[in-house]
Amino acid sequence: MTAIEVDGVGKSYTGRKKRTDALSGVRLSVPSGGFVSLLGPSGCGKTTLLKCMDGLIPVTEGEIRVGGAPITGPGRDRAFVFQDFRLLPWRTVLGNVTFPLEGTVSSRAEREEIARRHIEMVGLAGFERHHPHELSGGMQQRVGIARALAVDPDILLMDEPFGALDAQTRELMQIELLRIWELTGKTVVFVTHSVDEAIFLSQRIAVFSARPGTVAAEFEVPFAYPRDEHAVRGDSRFTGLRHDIWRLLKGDTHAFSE
Ligand SMILES: Nc1ncnc2c1ncn2[C@@H]1O[C@H](COP(=O)(O)OP(=O)(O)OP(=O)(O)O)[C@@H](O)[C@H]1O
Repeated sequence: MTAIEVDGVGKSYTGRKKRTDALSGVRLSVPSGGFVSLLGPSGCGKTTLLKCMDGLIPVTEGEIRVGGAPITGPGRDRAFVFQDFRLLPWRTVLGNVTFPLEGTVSSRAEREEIARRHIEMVGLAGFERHHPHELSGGMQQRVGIARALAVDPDILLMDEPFGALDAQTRELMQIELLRIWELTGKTVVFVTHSVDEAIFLSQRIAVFSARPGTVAAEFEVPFAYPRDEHAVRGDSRFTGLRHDIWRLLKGDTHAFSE
């Protein structure tokens, strides 16, 4: 089943003096329970597309359908994970994860029970009473992921979620994310600048051309899950895929991390 269908989407930002065409003619299909990454040069509209999928901003052309129905705005079937975490600094870990439940779950005890379950799922049991400033970047992003999962969305929209983390933490978080994805069966759309990260995590990679962004090519990743990082990186198919993606990107940009 298809979770998200991006059908001929264009998006322009119109300012008082300037118009920016961010996306043009984007077609993309994300299967239910799938893990698809979006790769492309800086400014090609990856974040714009993710925001359109979330319904935070409207498309200018075409249509995005979720579960077959056109998107009209944000919905509880989708949750966004930000690069800069966006936690509420005055709230504890528990308070941050219960926050999105406040509009829908009236019982405080029930909200806390749901939040605790997700805090445990992301490996932060015991840190419920900590505030964000007492946590490392990786731990803060675990809270961001727990907060997104707490509303039980079908789809996680992740915008360079590990971009602000150091290399070692980033690798740990990639492994954690795959574990959580396999456990929960969520559909994930993942924006990244890293070719290696996209290959390690995804089933499929959509590579975008420069602005106005459109899908230049899609690559299937041949590795079965659960994935072992060393085995994947040491596989000749990894090197071949990496080479093919880089070759496509080099025409557009040198802004990708190795
Ligand atoms: N609110 C906005 N108003 C006007 N222009 C915008 C707005 N948001 C994004 N843009 C422009 O749209 C284009 C696409 O931006 P977007 O952030 O979606 O790209 P991106 O591929 O996610 O970039 P990066 O990889 O650097 O994060 C850019 O030229 C950007 O300047």
